[in-house]
Amino acid sequence: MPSPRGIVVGYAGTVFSVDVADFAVGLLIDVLRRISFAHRFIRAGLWPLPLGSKQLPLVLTLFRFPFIPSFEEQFSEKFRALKRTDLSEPLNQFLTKHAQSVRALICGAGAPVNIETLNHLPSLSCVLTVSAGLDHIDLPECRRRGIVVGNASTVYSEDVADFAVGLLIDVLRRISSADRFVRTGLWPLKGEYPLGSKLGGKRVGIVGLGSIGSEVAKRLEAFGCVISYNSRKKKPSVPFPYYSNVIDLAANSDVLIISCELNNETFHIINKDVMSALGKKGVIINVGRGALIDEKELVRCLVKGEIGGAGLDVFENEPHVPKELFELDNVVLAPHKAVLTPESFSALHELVIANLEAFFSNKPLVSLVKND
Ligand SMILES: O=C(O)C(=O)CO
Repeated sequence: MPSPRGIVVGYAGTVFSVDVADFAVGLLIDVLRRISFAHRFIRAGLWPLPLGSKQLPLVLTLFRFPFIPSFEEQFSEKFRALKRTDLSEPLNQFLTKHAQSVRALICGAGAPVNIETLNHLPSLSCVLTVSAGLDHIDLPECRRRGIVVGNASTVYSEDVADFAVGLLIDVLRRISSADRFVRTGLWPLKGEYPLGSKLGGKRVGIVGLGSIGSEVAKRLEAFGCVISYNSRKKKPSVPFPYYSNVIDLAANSDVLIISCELNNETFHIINKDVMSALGKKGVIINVGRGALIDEKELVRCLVKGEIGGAGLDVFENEPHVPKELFELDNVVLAPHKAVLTPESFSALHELVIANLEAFFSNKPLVSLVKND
């Protein structure tokens, strides 16, 4: 139609019609036949499924979770594990390729779930760690993204407490060192072996009276030790003396047992001042995390004889242990194994399955970590 000013207008006419119609039909077919969905399904590595397997929820296992055969069997009846078997493939590349649809992951101490990892897991809603400790998980970021977190709760507490007591008796009574004395043939040559020190009657200060610390207290009370403790807050139902300050606790203890969680407040909670308050005969047992102790200072104090001994299951830079400690007979070392027994493992496995079942049926996790 000519405009009042006589300007003629041209337009695209029907040149787009076919393409727009094609697109509309494409959209319709896509919606009806779920083609984009199928494409995402294949890209996420969900096809083909192993022969005969059902469409089970996919669970990413981010560290080499030591599945025992009975657990593997139970797990694979209910879930499919996505494991990174080729460790030469960078983690982020693996996650981008295979884990875009993953809603739940299992991790452990030593496999950090940090913001970078989370950025590569857009569908993630549940993090389960096989550890009691949570220092490898970015909890605020999980909270921000609405990701629920579950941990090992108390499944290890008794075993860790046994191990802490074992380390303490070993250091005080020099059991590992006596073993070396016998094995290296020194007994017939040197005769006498130095006396150890009695456990009963020792004043034991427990740093962190949570579930592990309480189990330690129960055991050491039975040995006749005198217990006191430090924790964030005084526990009204606990009969032991409370020290709000670790230096005061150390000054009133022969032994410090470290069983608190590692976080910004407890990093290097056992420092030079605590060690000098503990004194020349004082013994430190650490079954928490290496970074709870200023390790350089600990080594210095042990080498100089400024504290009496140490039993250590955890270290600041695992699996690297300061070599100076290898030479010291008043130090007992273990490779972060206080938690592990076949019994605690099977309790853990049950808990992991129960948590996954709860998560995939929209119920609260059995060992939900309070994260607010
Ligand atoms: O449970 C924990 O926190 C552990 O250290 C296990 O490795």
